[in-house]
Amino acid sequence: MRFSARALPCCHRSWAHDGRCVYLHGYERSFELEFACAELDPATGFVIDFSALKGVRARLAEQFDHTTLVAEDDPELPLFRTLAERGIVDLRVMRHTGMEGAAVWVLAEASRLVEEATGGRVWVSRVEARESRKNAVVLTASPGGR
Ligand SMILES: Nc1nc2c(c(=O)[nH]1)N=C([C@H](O)[C@H](O)COP(=O)(O)OP(=O)(O)OP(=O)(O)O)CN2
Repeated sequence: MRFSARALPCCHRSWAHDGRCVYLHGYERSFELEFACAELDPATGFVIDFSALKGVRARLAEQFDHTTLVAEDDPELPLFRTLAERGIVDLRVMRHTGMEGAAVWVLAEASRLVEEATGGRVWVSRVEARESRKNAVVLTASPGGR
């Protein structure tokens, strides 16, 4: 089963990059997720009810809609915290801010929510994190999120 969340505008920088990605830059990020199960819901025959994915959509929007993503080890994190306190950025601190980091974050969060919703029957089997027509990262996972 497939689900997508599109056009979430956010900005980030990759502080350790040796090129221009060290500067704040932004995209409309999009995410496509696939869900798998060993057994369909016996009552409905669904993998998972589409409406049960509203929580995943909301979580993605909370993280990536009009936010500024900063790495937890960014040396300028205190400055970004000051900007957040002053209402200039809506800060989200992540392990890694690029598309691999986004894919890992989405896999972990969506897996947690879907596991809660289905008692572990359903898992996230694939995440595509896209920042532009050109650039995307794909992460695949087995039951248990690995
Ligand atoms: N594997 C990854 N590589 C890069 C990432 C990433 O998240 N994962 N991110 C960046 C930059 O932050 C940026 O998002 C893309 O950089 P850009 O220089 O625009 O990339 P392109 O080469 O596609 O752009 P051109 O304008 O065609 O040079 C970089 N790499």
